[in-house]
Amino acid sequence: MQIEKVHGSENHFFLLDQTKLQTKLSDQELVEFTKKIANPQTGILAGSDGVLVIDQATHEGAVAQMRVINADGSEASMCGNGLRTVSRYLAQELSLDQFKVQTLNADLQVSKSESFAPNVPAFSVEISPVSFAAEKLPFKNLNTDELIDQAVPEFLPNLKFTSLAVPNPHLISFVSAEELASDDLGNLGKRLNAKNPYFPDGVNVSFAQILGKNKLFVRTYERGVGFTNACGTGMSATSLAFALTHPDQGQFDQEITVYNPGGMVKTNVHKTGETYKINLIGNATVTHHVDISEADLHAANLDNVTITKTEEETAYQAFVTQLPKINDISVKS
Ligand SMILES: N[C@@H](CCC[C@H](N)C(=O)O)C(=O)O
Repeated sequence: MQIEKVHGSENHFFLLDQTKLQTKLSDQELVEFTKKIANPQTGILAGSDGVLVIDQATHEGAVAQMRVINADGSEASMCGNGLRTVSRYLAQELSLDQFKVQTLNADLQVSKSESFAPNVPAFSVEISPVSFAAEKLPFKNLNTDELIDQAVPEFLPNLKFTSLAVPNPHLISFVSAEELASDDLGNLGKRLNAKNPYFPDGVNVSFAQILGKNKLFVRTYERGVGFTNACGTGMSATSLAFALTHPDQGQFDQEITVYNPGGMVKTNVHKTGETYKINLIGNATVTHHVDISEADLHAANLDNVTITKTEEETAYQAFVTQLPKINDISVKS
């Protein structure tokens, strides 16, 4: 059995296709396997932010199903960077360039995009459904049903916050470069992902620096993970918050360039009536193939794996080198 080590903007995952197994891993086995392989101490290849699990679709119209197990074993409803890598895997397996993937809350349209650079393949994925409703995040005890560009002194003084589900939960603030690099993001992210009165299920927290018209830098502290090089749903949610709260600089139906500690993606935010939809376009890179027996997968035993490196990370790094240097805060190699 072969699994892949993949990344979107250096947001690393292991990708496991359950349909290739004689016996699928149970949910408990998936949690144990993820906690082991994703942990930089007990895992391989410096760990990852989680495991992407491919399985048969149960919805008509979707070609497969993607589940997202965070590094701490919790399950997320969506992962934007992960969905691009899953899309690439499925595109190759099924010889398709566009199709739908079933995720926990929605069947999402994905398609192959023009490569970002030689040997840097890219995919476009739909990010939806979007909701600002407190009960969908969920958040509570903030005396409001929606949080859009509002001061919340309980979180941090002098900053304004926007919160939306896409459908995983995000909290966003537009900040200065100094604030983005300060300890505030990590401290707030830790606080809101421990037992707290506001976000009972935790929340992905992003600080964004506005670089110009349709241009952002986004840094994210992820639920179930901690600091990450990039969060696809976070950059998508931030792009929508940008267009809503800074309409002079962030535009609907225009390409938004989002730099992050691991590279760059492009987003496009759309509004039809009261419904929002986001497209996230970025690299889908396979760095390694990992051979592991089915028995070892079930037992979360990583002692006998065989690892084969691809050439794609070299190509990705060449792509990143020519991007503008904005903030030197990448978290993992
Ligand atoms: N890195 C992901 C988001 C993964 C899920 C997140 N940690 C959560 O619990 O919601 C992305 O690229 O969107």
